[in-house]
Amino acid sequence: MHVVVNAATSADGKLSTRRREQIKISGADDFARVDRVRADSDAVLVGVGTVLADDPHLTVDDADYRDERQSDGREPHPARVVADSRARTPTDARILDDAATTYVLVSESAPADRVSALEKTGGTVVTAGDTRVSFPEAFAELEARGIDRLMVEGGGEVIFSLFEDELVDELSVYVGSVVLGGRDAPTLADGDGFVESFPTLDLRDVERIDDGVLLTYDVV
Ligand SMILES: NC(=O)C1=CN([C@@H]2O[C@H](COP(=O)(O)OP(=O)(O)OC[C@H]3O[C@@H](n4cnc5c(N)ncnc54)[C@H](O)[C@@H]3O)[C@@H](O)[C@H]2O)C=CC1
Ligand SMILES: Nc1nc(O)c(N)c(N[C@@H]2O[C@H](COP(=O)(O)O)[C@@H](O)[C@H]2O)n1
Repeated sequence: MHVVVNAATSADGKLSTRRREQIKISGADDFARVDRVRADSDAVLVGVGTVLADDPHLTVDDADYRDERQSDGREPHPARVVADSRARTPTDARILDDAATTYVLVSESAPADRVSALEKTGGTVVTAGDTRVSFPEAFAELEARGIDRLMVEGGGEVIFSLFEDELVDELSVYVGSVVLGGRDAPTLADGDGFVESFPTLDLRDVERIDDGVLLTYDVV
């Protein structure tokens, strides 16, 4: 599976403010680029922290891209995936509507009543890992279901875990011209942090978009 991480940060590396509310860092041209990356993907993944904070829909906005996908024999939207160890996704979350297939990755520790509530709303539950979602295991299952190209939109906890598991192939960071600050504000890669064996990136491209900069890296 080819895994592409895409996120927008402030100039000081934050994904959002200390209140963890959704904040627009990208401008119109960058959101249009993100829509293209979604349209080119088989699935788009976020963590449940992002679902609880942003209630994202994760669908393709541009009708031409949806038509293009359908003329290639694909669904109009990529599948949506939420990493949700304890099945905390609200049943009325936008990610669970019937616009696209939604996979909910849970761990063995997820309460059975929450799992069945998510299944009743139409979510396809994939169990991988004891107390936390095991991405290597879950991704093998997604691959078996035809997901070869996965876009990851965040947040910081999930992005860190994917680097830790050495599952990231490409990283695109849009750096907006704003400072958010806050020691508790989420950053691009949170988790426990690395103290050695840091992931190494190969800078492939630098592009000015809107009033910010898009940095595109291959993971070495
Ligand atoms: N600017 C941007 O591009 C984006 C910003 N955000 C912001 O990021 C914040 C949310 O990020 P986070 O709080 O870091 O949450 P997150 O979206 O990374 O979700 C973390 C949760 O995922 C679950 N999870 C399951 N398996 C896991 C694993 N193996 N490793 C790590 N987590 C796992 C856990 O329940 C964990 O609490 C919000 O403020 C949101 O607005 C989110 C996405 C993109
Ligand atoms: N690329 C990008 N730029 C920003 O400024 C952002 N705030 C985000 N956030 C991500 O976009 C998701 C919203 O998706 P929908 O529009 O609801 O489909 C949000 O959940 C973050 O993953 N991204």
